[in-house]
Amino acid sequence: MIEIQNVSKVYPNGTIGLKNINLSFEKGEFIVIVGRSGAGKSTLLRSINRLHEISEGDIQIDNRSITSAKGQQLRSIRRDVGMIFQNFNLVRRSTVMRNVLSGRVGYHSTLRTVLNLFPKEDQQLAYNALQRVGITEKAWTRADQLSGGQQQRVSIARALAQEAKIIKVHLLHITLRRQKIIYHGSIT
Ligand SMILES: Nc1ncnc2c1ncn2[C@@H]1O[C@H](COP(=O)(O)OP(=O)(O)OP(=O)(O)O)[C@@H](O)[C@H]1O
Repeated sequence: MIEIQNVSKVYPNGTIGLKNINLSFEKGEFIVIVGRSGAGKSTLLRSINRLHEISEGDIQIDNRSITSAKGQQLRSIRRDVGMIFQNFNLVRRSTVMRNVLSGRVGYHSTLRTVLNLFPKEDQQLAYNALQRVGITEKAWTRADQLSGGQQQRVSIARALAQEAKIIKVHLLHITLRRQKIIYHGSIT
């Protein structure tokens, strides 16, 4: 049984990941957590395995508090929690903008990219791509501060900014469809 009591998580940059969550899952239950991108689903899952510290509250797994567990006890609780992660091959420490631009100019191609100085035309193109996937507000956020779905949208924007050839467009459509993102407009 997993019990989540009054759990909140505030990230170091001030973003609220979870706000006063109370949930309880019985053994054998099959649970689906649904929410808009950035709602806090992964934050909740990372909290359950204590992959980060929560800011408030307590999480118990089979009546053992993972929040206060240490050493061997923590390892033993963690063994009972399996997880699968999303990975979208972004450069984690770089901004969203820089990641998208890397699709266009090649990540290490010029001194300009190292200094974060990009031609205006490329920046506009990257911005347009971010607009098409609805994530312009995160343009200057580091990739490792995004949710999984947000990272996925950045990787889609990167492919869009690359002005992908037809074969990539095909793959992109499959990705979009699988993730139920409705895409309007032509890519090429
Ligand atoms: N390391 C981090 N630092 C700062 N903010 C973060 C960090 N990780 C996630 N966030 C922010 O916390 C919020 C919740 O993110 P979370 O990853 O839990 O969302 P999610 O519901 O799993 O989204 P998705 O469906 O897009 O994967 C988002 O606003 C996200 O930008």
